[in-house]
Formats: sequence, C-alpha cells, structure tokens
Amino acid sequence: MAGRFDLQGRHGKSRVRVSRVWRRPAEAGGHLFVEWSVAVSVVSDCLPSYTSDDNSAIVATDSIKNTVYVKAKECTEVVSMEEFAVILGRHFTSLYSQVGNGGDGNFSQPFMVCVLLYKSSGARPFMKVFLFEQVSEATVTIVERPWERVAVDGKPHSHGFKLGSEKHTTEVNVKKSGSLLINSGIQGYSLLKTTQSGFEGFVRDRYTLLPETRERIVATEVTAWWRYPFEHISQLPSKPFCFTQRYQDVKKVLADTFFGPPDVGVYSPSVQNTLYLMAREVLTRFPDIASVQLRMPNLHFIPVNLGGKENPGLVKFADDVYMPTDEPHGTIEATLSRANSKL
Ligand SMILES: O=c1[nH]c(=O)c2[nH]c(=O)[nH]c2[nH]1
Repeated sequence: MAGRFDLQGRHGKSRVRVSRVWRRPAEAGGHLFVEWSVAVSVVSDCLPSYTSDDNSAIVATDSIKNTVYVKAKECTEVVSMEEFAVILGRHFTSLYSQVGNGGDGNFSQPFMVCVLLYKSSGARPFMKVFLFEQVSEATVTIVERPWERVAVDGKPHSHGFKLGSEKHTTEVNVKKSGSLLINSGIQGYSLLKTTQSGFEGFVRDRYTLLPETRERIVATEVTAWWRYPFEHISQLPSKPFCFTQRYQDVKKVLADTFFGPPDVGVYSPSVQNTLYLMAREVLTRFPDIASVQLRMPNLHFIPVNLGGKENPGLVKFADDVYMPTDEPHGTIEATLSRANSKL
C-alpha cells in the first residue's frame, strides 16, 4: 500500500545584514546606529512547490530579503529590534490577504484575485487570475552587532562607535490571527569572578576526583532568553515601553546578581544557585517578563600543580596560577517562569 505523508514546510532568508542610521543632531544625543542580522521564516500555503514544479505560490526568498531593506528604510522613527521584527512579521502575515479582503486576514485557503487588464491599444480588456499565497505565520529572528557609542575625553561622541562583546537577540513569531510571541535575549555575555565561589557537598562516587572547595574562579558565558507577556498584536505596549532599555536593564540585573556588591561580592555555592538567583531577580524586577531561560556553561580555571611522583609538590598551587579551559565545560541551564504563566 502506498504510504500517506504529512508535509509541512517553511522557507525564508537568513543572515540578511542590514544597518540603519538615525541622524539626530548632537544636541539630541547624536546619531543612532544599529547593525542587524535578520532571519525571516514563513509558513505558507505553497506545498505544491515541494511536490511538483508549481512555484506560483512562493514568495521568493529574494523578495523577503528586499523587504527587510524596504522596511528598515520606512522606519524613519527609531525602532527597537523587537519592534522591527514585529513590523516584518505583520507585513508577511497580512500582505497577501490585504489584496483580497481589505486586510482582516480571514482566509483559510489560498485565494484568487481576478484583475481586468486593459491594453493601451484600446483592444478588449482581458481577465487574468492570480493565485496568492497565504502566509499563515512568520518568525523573525534578529541578532544585533553590539556597536556602542564611544566617549572621547569622557564625553559621548555624536557619531563614533566601537564594537562591544555580548549581543542582543530577539525572536518574534506573528500569526495571521494577530497572535504574537516575543522572546529577547543575550548571547555571549562573559562573566568571571576570581573568588567568592565554591562547590561542596556533591555526590561522590567511585569516579569522583574533584576536591571540594570554597575558593575557586567561576567563569561563564551567559546565554539568556526571556519572554514578554504580549500575546496579541493588540497587547503591544505603546511608546514609553522600550525593548532596548529592557535589554540593558536585564543585562545589568544579571551581572549585578552574579557579582554581588563591589567591595565584598557574594558567595556562590554552585553555578546552579547563582543562575537561579539571577533568573529570580529578573522576574522580581520586571513584571513585563513572563519567563527567563539561562544557559551558563561552567568554564573551568584549573589550579596548576606541577610535580608528580618524582617531585611531589615541586610548585604548590596557592589560588594564584590557573590553566584556563573552555573544553570540556559544565553545562548548566534552567528556565524560571511565573507560577501562573502559560508557557
Ligand atoms: O557549580 C558547579 N556545578 C556543578 O554541577 C559542577 N560540577 C563540577 O564538576 N563542578 C561544578 N560546579
């Protein structure tokens, strides 16, 4: 018996690199500059293109790329990358229905539009039928290159930037119905402290060699994702809420909790506990964040002990010289959500 198959597909364009400058006068804070790597992926009714040579319902990924540049141009007011991702998501999920139904987007099938075309020669008009694709869903992912304004002689420069390290990311999913998911995050946020960290009381089995300690270096490269509670386009906050500012706030709360007060720090009994406290602080401080996921590899700094059988204790380690490693590393991650939130 011939098999029956269920086909699902999506297509889009990845790594569309776009920069946008908003040229404000120096008195208003100077130029704003962003560099984004955008990926757009749409779910659409173009299954015949997979199963046959019929491409008539495909929005070309080249057009998707061009749309990113056009929409960036149209953003004459400063936008955050979350807002830009929503603009793109709405564009792709509404564009093809607007032609036929005035924009309320309630088609469940691909639809046809009949257009009467008139020839300039005055010949009889003829009718052409277009089949428009239904984009039911769009996912837009953006990673920002961290250009930061420089300061010269302690004064913020009006149009000079240097590259920083950690990156702001976002992933936005928009459905034709208007339903929405906005996740934002941080990638490559490297944090280290030279003391106030230990690891004791863990399981000892016959392969355990790791000594217990209350004194070690702890280092990690945080990847964070958090979810905003806006579940429909209509719930999007109006202006004063700024996703970019919230990103800066979350970054600060994560670091402040990791390090503790500047003079004394805070003791970390495990990466697990520090991760939890960081996530909890984010949810406590920001009611507009519904859940937060943290991934914190434990990047080991191994105490160097020279010696061996012949020369035991040739050079004794005294919390001073370490061998930095990034492979292998511990992998520690958790998600913290509000108890009443639906994930
Ligand atoms: O903070 C830590 N958590 C662990 O789970 C772990 N495992 C390990 O070997 N060292 C550490 N450190």
